[in-house]
Amino acid sequence: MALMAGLRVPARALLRSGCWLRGAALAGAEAAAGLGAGVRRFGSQRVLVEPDPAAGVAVVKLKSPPVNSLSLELLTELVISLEKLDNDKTFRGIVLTSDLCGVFSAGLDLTELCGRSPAHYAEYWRALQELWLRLYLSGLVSVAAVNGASPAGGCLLCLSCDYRVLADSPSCVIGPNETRLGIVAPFWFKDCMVNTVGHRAAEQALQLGTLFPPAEALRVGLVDQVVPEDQVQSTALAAMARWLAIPDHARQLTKSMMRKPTADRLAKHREADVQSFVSFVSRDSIQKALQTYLEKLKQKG
Ligand SMILES: CCCCCCCCC/C=C/C(=O)SCCNC(=O)CCNC(=O)[C@H](O)C(C)(C)COP(=O)(O)OP(=O)(O)OC[C@H]1O[C@@H](n2cnc3c(N)ncnc32)[C@H](O)[C@@H]1OP(=O)(O)O
Repeated sequence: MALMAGLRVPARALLRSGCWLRGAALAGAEAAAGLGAGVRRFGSQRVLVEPDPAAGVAVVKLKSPPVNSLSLELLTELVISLEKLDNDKTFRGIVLTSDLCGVFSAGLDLTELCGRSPAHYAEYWRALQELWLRLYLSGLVSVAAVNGASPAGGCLLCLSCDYRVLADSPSCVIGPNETRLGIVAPFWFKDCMVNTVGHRAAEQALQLGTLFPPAEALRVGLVDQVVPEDQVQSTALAAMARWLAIPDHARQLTKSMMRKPTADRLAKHREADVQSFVSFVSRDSIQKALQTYLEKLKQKG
């Protein structure tokens, strides 16, 4: 089971993830055959990049079983992949999706938030900030192909892209459920919600910790399209073609004009934001709430 080496997940979770195993087999076959004319996948253990240089697009797949929770390792690997693609003139756009079955991303990895040191919490929060700033301000067109559940941090990953396509399946819920865990979304998450769905809808969703099913997510404007599960990636690529029809320089300057004021609110106060998170998460009451939530999740599994 060389595939499982280094992963912090039980074998049963991997076995449950049938489509991940199928994906792994396919990855092997494609790597052996080469993708297209000498084009090969690249990436890392937890982030698979499928480049289409002719189209100028790369499909970036999260593959950190069982649920693509945002561990420090996944955050680091994703930032490195995005940086590489941002700096490579071959690419003008990315489609961000999941290589797992039924889950886009479970949001923050709760094991990173329980029983660790203040220094660890600080390192972890800095990595989250880094990923958000990189994705939110990326010069690349970013389309989220949301092929599974996307709570909390998973929702922010999607909101940081330029366009969102969600699979029409009851399990594909998306939204800011932080308050249900007894924690608070940071102001930069709140700002992204407000920018996407407006103040009133953001206020309600953030306070109530709403996870929207697909039709509701579309109605409120959290996602741009809802399509059958097997059409998520092709629809995302079709949307990408519309965005790539616009000259890069004009689109990028417009994106920056729209997003920089929001990003600057964090960029100018990063360390204060880190310290505020560390003191919040270190509280006994928050530690207890997170541990209880994590135990409930494990019992369910
Ligand atoms: C732009 C930058 C962003 C920047 C982001 C900045 C945002 C800051 C605020 C964000 C806060 C958060 O994200 S807080 C996190 C919120 N996330 C959640 O509430 C999601 C909780 N998870 C779920 O609801 C479900 O697991 C779901 C994702 C739907 C998948 O359901 P499934 O039935 O397929 O899987 P399960 O059986 O539940 O889970 C499989 C295993 O994964 C574990 N697991 C599940 N979620 C986990 C999690 N978040 N962290 C750790 N471990 C988790 C379970 O305990 C199980 O462990 P074993 O039993 O050992 O196998």
